[in-house]
Amino acid sequence: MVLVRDVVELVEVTRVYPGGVRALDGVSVGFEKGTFTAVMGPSGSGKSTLLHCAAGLDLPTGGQVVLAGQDIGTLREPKLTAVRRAHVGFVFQSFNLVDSLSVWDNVLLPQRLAGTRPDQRWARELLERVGLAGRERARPGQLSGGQQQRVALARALAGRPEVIFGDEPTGALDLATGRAVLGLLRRFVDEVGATIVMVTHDPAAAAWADRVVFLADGRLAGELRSPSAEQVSRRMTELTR
Ligand SMILES: Nc1ncnc2c1ncn2[C@@H]1O[C@H](COP(=O)(O)OP(=O)(O)OP(=O)(O)O)[C@@H](O)[C@H]1O
Repeated sequence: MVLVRDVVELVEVTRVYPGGVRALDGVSVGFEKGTFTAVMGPSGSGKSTLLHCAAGLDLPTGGQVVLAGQDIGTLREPKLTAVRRAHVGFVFQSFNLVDSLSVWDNVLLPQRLAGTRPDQRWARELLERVGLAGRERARPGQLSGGQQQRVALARALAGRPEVIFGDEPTGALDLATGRAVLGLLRRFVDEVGATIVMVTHDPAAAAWADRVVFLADGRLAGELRSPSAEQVSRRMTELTR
């Protein structure tokens, strides 16, 4: 028997915002270790809310989020932050690097904040893998957008998190640069067993994933395995009709 392990599992998750918007409405979905998942859906379908709840940046108003074996819905600050720092990496559309710190210090920052000893050998290997060996002393402002996102990727992986969440990680990049970043995400899944969950609007980006999960009106609206960009586009057209 093959033992499948979800590193993040949402069970009947509901998120009602103050004012009554039901952004998520009973969503149950798991993300398996060593896989790359894209989350897609029309604007307002709940993608960011799902990502934020799964990552412990927001708490559901109903249901459970199990991250690294813990029901994080029962945690409060500062424990929630501690769990997030220990188990989750992030890559954002806007890179979110600290401009006053070097590339090297940016990569090690999450571990320093978490109070764990940074694994410098791993950090060096990551910078090599993303093609930035030798740029450790540069400041983010001296790098291109694609290079900055590659630093953010190394930073997300440096603490060997259980899962990396990406919020439109290629949204601010041109086509070729975005493709290079997606290729790196794919390789980190295939070569080092990373688990990645990425929200995107771009069917071509989603096609790099093993699985695309669709949302519509805060509910799951099916999924595709090993999809082509065309299949993803077709499904999106159906959902927005
Ligand atoms: N802080 C908030 N307070 C109230 N309503 C919110 C809040 N954040 C999001 N919403 C609402 O919840 C619903 C889902 O929003 P969410 O941002 O998760 O969707 P999305 O699929 O990520 O959208 P987009 O593709 O446009 O980024 C929308 O109706 C949105 O207006």
